[in-house]
Amino acid sequence: MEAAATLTLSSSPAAAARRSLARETISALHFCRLPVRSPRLRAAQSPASRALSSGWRRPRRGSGSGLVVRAETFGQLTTGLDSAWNKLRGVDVLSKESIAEPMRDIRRALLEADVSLPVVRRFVSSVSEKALGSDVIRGIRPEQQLVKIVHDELVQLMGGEVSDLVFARTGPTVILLAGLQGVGKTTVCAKLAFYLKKLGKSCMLVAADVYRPAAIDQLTVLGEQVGVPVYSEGTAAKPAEITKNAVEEAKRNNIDAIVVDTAGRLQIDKAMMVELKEVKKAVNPTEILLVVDAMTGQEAAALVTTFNIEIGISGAILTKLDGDSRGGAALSVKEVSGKPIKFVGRGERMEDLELFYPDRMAQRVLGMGDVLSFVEKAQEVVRQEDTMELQKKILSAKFDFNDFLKQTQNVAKMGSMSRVIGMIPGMNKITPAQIREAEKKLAFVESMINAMTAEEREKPELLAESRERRIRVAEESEKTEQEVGQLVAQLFQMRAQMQKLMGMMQGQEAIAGMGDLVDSLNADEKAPPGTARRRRRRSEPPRQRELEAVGGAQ
Ligand SMILES: Nc1nc2c(ncn2[C@@H]2O[C@H](COP(=O)(O)OP(=O)(O)OP(=O)(O)O)[C@@H](O)[C@H]2O)c(=O)[nH]1
Repeated sequence: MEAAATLTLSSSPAAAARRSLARETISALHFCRLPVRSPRLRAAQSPASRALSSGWRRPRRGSGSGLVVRAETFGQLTTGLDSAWNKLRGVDVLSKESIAEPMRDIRRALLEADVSLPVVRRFVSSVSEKALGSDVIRGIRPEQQLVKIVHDELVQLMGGEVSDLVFARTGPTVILLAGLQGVGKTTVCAKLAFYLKKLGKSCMLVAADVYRPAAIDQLTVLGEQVGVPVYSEGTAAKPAEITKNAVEEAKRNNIDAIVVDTAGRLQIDKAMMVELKEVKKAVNPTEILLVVDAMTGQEAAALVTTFNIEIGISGAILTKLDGDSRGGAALSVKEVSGKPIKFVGRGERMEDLELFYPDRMAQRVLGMGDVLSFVEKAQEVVRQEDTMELQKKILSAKFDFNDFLKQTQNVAKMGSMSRVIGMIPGMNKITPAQIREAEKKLAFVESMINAMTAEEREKPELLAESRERRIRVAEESEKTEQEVGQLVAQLFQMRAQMQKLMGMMQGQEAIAGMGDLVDSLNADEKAPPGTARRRRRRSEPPRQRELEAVGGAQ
């Protein structure tokens, strides 16, 4: 059963975002000519995929759609775990003997990911215990059983539930940020303000790093960028005093939350701790969050422990997860320090701070990707009205080059091409070279579209009908007439495919998710020579036939 990969058609924003995401990825991939593979094929290959998409796993609330994707991070850890499942192939039951080698692989994979030794020991012992105590379940292979156990243990290891921000019942919520130099504290201040604004809360940033005038300037610039006020008293006042005054200012202006940026030091020193304690005493913050760099691995977990013992913190923010290929910090912080990771930073842009979901992270570690986070991103960048407008255009076969440009821009807003592609079902085998190739192809296509007049973009028929126009676009974009012709033909093919997909979406209450979208896209590409063309001739308007004459359908 592929229940986990089912998208339900509804009018909710999430469903609209999913549909729009499907269209965007499909159009971008179509133009890039990237090999799209069905997630169902993958599911047939990987025990991890099978275990989590077999229906045996009941997706919990907020735990994601369960679509199978290989994310770009934690490659080595994921591969290490994969080798553990592979050792169980051909084994009938989980026994002390049969799990010995897989458990060694799991242990090695975690240690190589820089998870601290005591955590690894506890984890391996707990997984072994559960594996040996688990019943034989008909239809579930031992390797799938082990994946499920490891998944659940990973979720527990990282705290189980998402740990959201706590807000003050009365008065402004005070969020105090601490951390060593360069971990991304100042950037996190602005990202948090951006996050709070999205929640509909008014926010103010407080410059309490009095040792580096440049830090105050940086915060001021970031505050302007996010559109929130920055409270500063320069470098002469003491951080505790500044913060206390900032709270008063926030009260006067009915501001919901303030985020306090404190000084970072190269290592933990006494003065830093004393200063933080003074701020804590002065304003009794609602949240004290330690910002740590994911790339420092288990050291990050040790830092959280030390700060918690010294100051008493409420949680951690893990930055630079996008640059961390090991995953040790994410896996160790909660278990080592007892404090949850509340947010993760996954890039330098303001929108790259996300709540930390242990179950989504566990899926990433297991190579399952994180479609839900991706859908949320899509929701943020794709306006609901645009989605409806686009839907109308697709249904009436009016999808044009302007829509195409808008969609590629939307995909770009979600992050780098590699990140976007890493989260698309079935795209896990795409190499960096192919991604670079795809980026080049998009730039290639965009240059032709940019050379079109507004009218041509809106009515591609004009280009189909006029050789002169195609030659002009070719000359202006420094491409050949044949390339322009192919692009126009592709747009008409896309119109037909999108109409077909939208028809599927509208005609059924629930459709198989990306799998079916991708399959249906591939169906035309993989059809034996001649058959796809014949099908089109029967079902598509005469315009399509004209276009095939323009520059070749493929
Ligand atoms: N890739 C990536 N870069 C990040 C992330 N968070 C912060 N950065 C970058 O890290 C660098 C340091 O960030 P800052 O915010 O200045 O660090 P800080 O902790 O305030 O530094 P001090 O003020 O010196 O203590 C900047 O270039 C940020 O853009 C992240 O999640 N991912």
